[in-house]
Amino acid sequence: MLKISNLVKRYGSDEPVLKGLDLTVEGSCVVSIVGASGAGKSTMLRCINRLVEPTSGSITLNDLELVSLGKGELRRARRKIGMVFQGFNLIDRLTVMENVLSGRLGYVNFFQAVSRRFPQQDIDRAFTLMQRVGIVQYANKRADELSGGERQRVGVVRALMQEPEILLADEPTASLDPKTSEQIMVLLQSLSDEMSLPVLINIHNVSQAKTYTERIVGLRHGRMIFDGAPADFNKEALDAIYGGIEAAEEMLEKNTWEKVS
Ligand SMILES: Nc1ncnc2c1ncn2[C@@H]1O[C@H](COP(=O)(O)OP(=O)(O)OP(=O)(O)O)[C@@H](O)[C@H]1O
Repeated sequence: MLKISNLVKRYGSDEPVLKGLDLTVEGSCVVSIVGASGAGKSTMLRCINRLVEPTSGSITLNDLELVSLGKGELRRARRKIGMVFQGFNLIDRLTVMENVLSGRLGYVNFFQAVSRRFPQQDIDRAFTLMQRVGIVQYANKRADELSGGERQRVGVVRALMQEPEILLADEPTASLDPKTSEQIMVLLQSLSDEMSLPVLINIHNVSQAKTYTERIVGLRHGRMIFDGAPADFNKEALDAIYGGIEAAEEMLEKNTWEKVS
């Protein structure tokens, strides 16, 4: 279970960009985080794995307080937090298999890591997961020879190799075409189900959030102003989150792939 309590983040001496967020996510559940550009979505996600240092508040993952962890403890805790990125963050010159296995780097010793010698069970797990998401045939291809959708599947498998207790996805479909985006959203949904894995997705596409996630969290200026089921995410909620943005109404009705800024 992920439990965020009264999370505040202030960059320097500026006004806080997160102003006391509370969120609890449990079990197999895909939660989308929506909000206009600058609302604090990425900051919130990155506070969870401490890529961004929270200013105050508490974040626990299965009862482990993440905010106060020292360096070594944080490294261990991060193994349990998988992350999927908009730009995939693969190493282009390495093969798909090598990229996937890099998800195990937090688990192997220094010599195994530098020589990239992974235990057989890691290699077996890599094959199983690649098979599951439909990329096993690319195992020995260089990562930069794959399409965007295939690259994102590699990113997902790499995150799953960590045996995460939660998966964070920062705009995982923003670099993909509409059809491929939908496939990735469906994949995340089914993996969450199969693995009882909570998944948090930052997403600009409200229509996708409504279709492919079971809970929507809406941020505005660093505050959570909506937390509910997609069916309840109506025009009023949309206005509250994106108020003043002309295209807002259209976003509920059709697939819009542009960023709302
Ligand atoms: N490293 C940083 N230093 C200073 N300010 C930052 C930093 N990172 C983000 N911010 C500010 O914090 C606010 C929230 O940014 P954040 O990236 O979390 O928003 P977002 O909702 O994810 O936006 P987008 O959808 O455009 O990615 C913005 O005003 C941004 O300028």
